Amino acid sequence: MQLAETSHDDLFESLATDLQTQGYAITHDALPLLMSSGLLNRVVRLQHGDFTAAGTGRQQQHQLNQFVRRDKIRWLSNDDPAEAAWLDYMAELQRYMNRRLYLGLFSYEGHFAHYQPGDFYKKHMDAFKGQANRVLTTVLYLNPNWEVQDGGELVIYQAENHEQELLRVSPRFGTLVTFLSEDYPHEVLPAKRDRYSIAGWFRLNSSTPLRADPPR
Ligand SMILES: O=C(O)CCC(=O)C(=O)O
Ligand SMILES: [Fe+2]
Repeated sequence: MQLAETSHDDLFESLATDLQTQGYAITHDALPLLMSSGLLNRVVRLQHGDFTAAGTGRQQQHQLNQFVRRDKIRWLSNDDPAEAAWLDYMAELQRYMNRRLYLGLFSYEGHFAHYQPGDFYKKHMDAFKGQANRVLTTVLYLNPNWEVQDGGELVIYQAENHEQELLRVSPRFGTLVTFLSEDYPHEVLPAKRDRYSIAGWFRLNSSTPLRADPPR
């Protein structure tokens, strides 16, 4: 549909410009309402048992993880229509960024995250320079009527000085955060309410003839 494509393009273009000039982008009311409300309906209908404790590394122990992050996650799949719509949207964004910024993005992986009151994710990087294949982080928030006093901000630190705070983002419904995964340490502060989001990453292709690139 011509109209929808045009409006996506406006958003994608402003994301590309922000990423190019400052390495991150914060967009409010980022999605067509139909898509964001579909995702909200989906995530609130999922049961607690549909989520699993998030890991911080492939072989790390649950106990250790608990000090770092407390969220529960559920990977997205094309089996659900709302999730499929988001995955399609991310595929479009990937094509756009590759055309516009030559990022060479190869795939996208994403999960719902549920932080219960008090849950956090300590300061971390999503990828490390040199070894990383996660290049672009995206976080979409799904919390209607979020108030400042509910907490749960995403704190992003400066790329040049990892001790210095750059900005804080409230996880308000429809806000989309994107940043270069190798450049920005960040953390999730505890919230007073249940906090829902979709965290996702665009990756480069790291396949070799001996090792197929797994999706996550
Ligand atoms: O939910 C957020 O604000 C960020 C989550 C995050 O940093 C992650 O999942 O790696
Ligand atoms: Fe992260």
